[in-house]
Amino acid sequence: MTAAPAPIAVALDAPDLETAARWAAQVTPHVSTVKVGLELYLRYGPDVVAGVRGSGGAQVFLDLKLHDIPATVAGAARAVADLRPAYLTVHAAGGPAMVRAAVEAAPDTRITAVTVLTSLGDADLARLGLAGPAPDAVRRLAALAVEAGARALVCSPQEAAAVRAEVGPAVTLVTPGVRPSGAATQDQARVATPEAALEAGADLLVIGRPITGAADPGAAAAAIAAALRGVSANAS
Ligand SMILES: O=c1ccn([C@@H]2O[C@H](COP(=O)(O)O)[C@@H](O)[C@H]2O)c(=O)[nH]1
Repeated sequence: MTAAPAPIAVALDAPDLETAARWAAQVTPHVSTVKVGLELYLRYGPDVVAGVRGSGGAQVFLDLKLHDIPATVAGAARAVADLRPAYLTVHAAGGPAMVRAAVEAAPDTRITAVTVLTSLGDADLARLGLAGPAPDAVRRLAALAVEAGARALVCSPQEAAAVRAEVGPAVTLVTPGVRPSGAATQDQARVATPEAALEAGADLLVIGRPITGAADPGAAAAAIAAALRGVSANAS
């Protein structure tokens, strides 16, 4: 029997569409979702979505992190809604009116509000003049975004349990900043292992370089998916 795809969005942060499509084909037997970010979308535009969607049936997560005045964000969300991404990111810090504008412009897409980027630590927040520590800022932005209609949130696995307590069970929690035990954190500041992210209540784990940087991305995705199945089995 084939195992169900794991709740992982593989970040296809590739320099070209051929590489991204190859990674997508390698990982989609094992994961539910592939994520297109700014690098690919700015280079190739809407064509990239069909290029990575392939025939594998994975959901596409469009990580454009929209952040502008409400009318501009509404227009941008409308512009990509026809691509039918399962998720589209906006920055929660754009404010409730901006988040609501995206929600209304793309009703069939899960508008996903990024709280505090996982590359930022408490010292960064202080320098930026944002009231921290990070878990407080994340919870504040999460509550505002959900009030404005966001159905999904991006936070680090370190805040997932607190955010879940704040927003309840109906909101999808998406966590980048995931690193298998012993893997380099690279530019991520607030990290946890895949198993810890799932145990903390994350619904979808965003994982890029630990999978795409492996010699065999398909095998790396399969190994993490198997580890997550172990967590689910222990929990039930
Ligand atoms: O707060 C955020 C929001 C988005 N991301 C994106 O997730 C992936 C993470 O990739 P790794 O290689 O696993 O670090 C990347 O596409 C980011 O743009 C994030 O990291 N943090």
